[in-house]
Amino acid sequence: MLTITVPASSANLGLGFDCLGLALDLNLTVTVGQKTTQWEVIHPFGVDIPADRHNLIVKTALLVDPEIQPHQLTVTSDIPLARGLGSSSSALVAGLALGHFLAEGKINRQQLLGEAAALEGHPDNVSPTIFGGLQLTNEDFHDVKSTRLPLDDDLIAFTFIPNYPLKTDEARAALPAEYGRKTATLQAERLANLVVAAFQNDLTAFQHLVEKDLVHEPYRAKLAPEFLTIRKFAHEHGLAGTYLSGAGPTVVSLQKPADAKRLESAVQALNLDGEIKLLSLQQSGFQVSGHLN
Ligand SMILES: Nc1ncnc2c1ncn2[C@@H]1O[C@H](COP(=O)(O)OP(=O)(O)OP(=O)(O)O)[C@@H](O)[C@H]1O
Ligand SMILES: N[C@@H](CCO)C(=O)O
Repeated sequence: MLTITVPASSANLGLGFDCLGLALDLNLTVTVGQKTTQWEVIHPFGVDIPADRHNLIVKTALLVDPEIQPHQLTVTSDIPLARGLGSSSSALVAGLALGHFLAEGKINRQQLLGEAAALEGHPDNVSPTIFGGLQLTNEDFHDVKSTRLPLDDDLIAFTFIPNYPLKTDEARAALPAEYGRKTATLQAERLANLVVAAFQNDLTAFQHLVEKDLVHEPYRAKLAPEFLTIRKFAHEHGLAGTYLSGAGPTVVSLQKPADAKRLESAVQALNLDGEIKLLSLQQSGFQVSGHLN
């Protein structure tokens, strides 16, 4: 059986709105079963998510080649939907990988990046999903390029996943249409320094700068009230590095393992409505294993 395994991703890291993203060790898997007359998708997401050719994974595969033969797909996932962990990008990348594999028997990651970025509308989730690690990606859909930024392998993501969804469209609608010169210049200066901190392996500067976004977090904080509660609480424990993951509502704090554990114990005591996970960073992007029946 052919299995496509695709990681979750956490976009923005504060300052890198629509251009920075990090792959995390939660996975969507798509196992390709027998050929069928109609597409059948066995998945765990409930009745709101289609189980036929209208399923996002199948629809995306059919964009590669509308003539590919229907198969039975079995989908499993520990990536929660609409929580800011890139579920839609993981599904798009799985669909494109499936489409190329069924149509051509091979997959080109660079080609997939351009296609997935154009479909998603911004490249920050799809890029780490395809290549793994921390990726800085440009917005030119005719020539999408992604660069891996070094990040301490030892870091883990303290992750708080609230018990309510927040659709990306809704969280984008909360943002201003335009920004002033002061905001633009400060954001550019800070993002440049965040990239330098990554290359210099300066974790203290990196964690400090992650919290300096002016473009989206100030407007989205009201949609995900746990975000500022957790950031403030982390500061009381001497920890920086906390940001709103993607469009929210998930909150991520990048920490050394001992500090992540400390934050986990402290946040557990707050009894917030949601789930805490300590996640490793995923370094290799999506994987394809096995073969077609
Ligand atoms: N495996 C999947 N199969 C089918 N549809 C999916 C799958 N994963 C995500 N989706 C669709 O994508 C929607 C979520 O997309 P949305 O962009 O709002 O959030 P997200 O990708 O989880 O978070 P973010 O983009 O902020 O990181 C789901 O409600 C569902 O319609
Ligand atoms: N950069 C995107 C990520 C969510 O898909 C946003 O913040 O809206």
